[in-house]
Amino acid sequence: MSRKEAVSLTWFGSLLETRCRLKSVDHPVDVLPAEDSAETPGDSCAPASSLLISETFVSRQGEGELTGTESVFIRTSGCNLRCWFCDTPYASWKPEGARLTVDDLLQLVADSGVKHVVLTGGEPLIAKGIVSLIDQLRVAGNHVTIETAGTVDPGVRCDLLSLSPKLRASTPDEKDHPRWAKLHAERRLPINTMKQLIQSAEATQVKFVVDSADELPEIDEVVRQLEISADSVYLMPQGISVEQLDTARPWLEPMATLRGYQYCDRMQIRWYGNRRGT
Ligand SMILES: C[S@@+](CC[C@H](N)C(=O)[O-])C[C@H]1O[C@@H](n2cnc3c(N)ncnc32)[C@H](O)[C@@H]1O
Ligand SMILES: Nc1nc2[nH]cc(C(=O)O)c2c(=O)[nH]1
Ligand code: SF4
Ligand SMILES: [Mg+2]
Repeated sequence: MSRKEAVSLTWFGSLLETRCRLKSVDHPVDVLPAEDSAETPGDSCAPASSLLISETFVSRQGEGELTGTESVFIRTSGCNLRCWFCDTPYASWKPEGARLTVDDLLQLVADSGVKHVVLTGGEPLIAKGIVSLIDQLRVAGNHVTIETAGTVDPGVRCDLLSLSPKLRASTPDEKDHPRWAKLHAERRLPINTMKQLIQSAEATQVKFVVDSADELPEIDEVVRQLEISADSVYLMPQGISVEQLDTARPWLEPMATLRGYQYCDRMQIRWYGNRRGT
């Protein structure tokens, strides 16, 4: 671990500790049990300017056009979708974390000394205070990437919109999760909202998670409806192990190339394994 990583993680750790000590006074801590129905749990009793954060860390961007760029990651907790394959269930299916203010997060980024910031989740665009956080990060000279499923637009502007529209096959099992299956299907693909997000961003990449070749016609249709150029489209294998990535590449990469799309690996899994905080 680099010095910067150690500083950032220590900072977050000590903040969590402080917040936990404060719990018995008047600041609730959201280290939460399973809340199957929660989008952003604890919102009703939280200070207006705080965000529920599951983790922050310094790492290299593992996906898309900035792959390899050292970045500070801020992962908000809570999501309005429930993809069956979600690789961060601790920020979606069972959202957990601590409440940090916009000022806490600005300080954390400044202390890291890293100028690329990645806001991810969960779904960062449903987090209260996210627009103010992003605006202030950019005024301070940071490059801000937003990793989002693009289902809502809170009026945000960023340097790189990393949009990952969710396909039909991402819907959770109807029998096990009837409420979320319905909500997921209703919410996952608002094309006009996505177009608005694209228009407001300095640059956009569109990353589709692909689990099977059957999904390619649906991807082509979404690309057509979003009116984006093929070279901004990335096909990324569904998977959280090197074995899954290696199995997908031989069939998925040629499909991307054929369409003028790019193939997208998930380098963080190759570099660090599927571990939190990387
Ligand atoms: C955890 S999501 C958080 C941001 C936002 N909710 C979204 O889905 O774009 C971050 C990125 O991981 C991708 N992702 C999540 N689970 C995955 C999996 N099992 N395989 C491949 N990519 C995955 C998402 O599509 C997205 O590009
Ligand atoms: N290294 C690294 N790169 C990433 N790119 C997108 C990520 C995400 O979870 O949104 C991610 C992540 O969690 N780690
Ligand atoms: S939208 Fe993103 S965070 Fe939410 S469940 Fe799907 S992959 Fe996970
Ligand atoms: Mg990830």
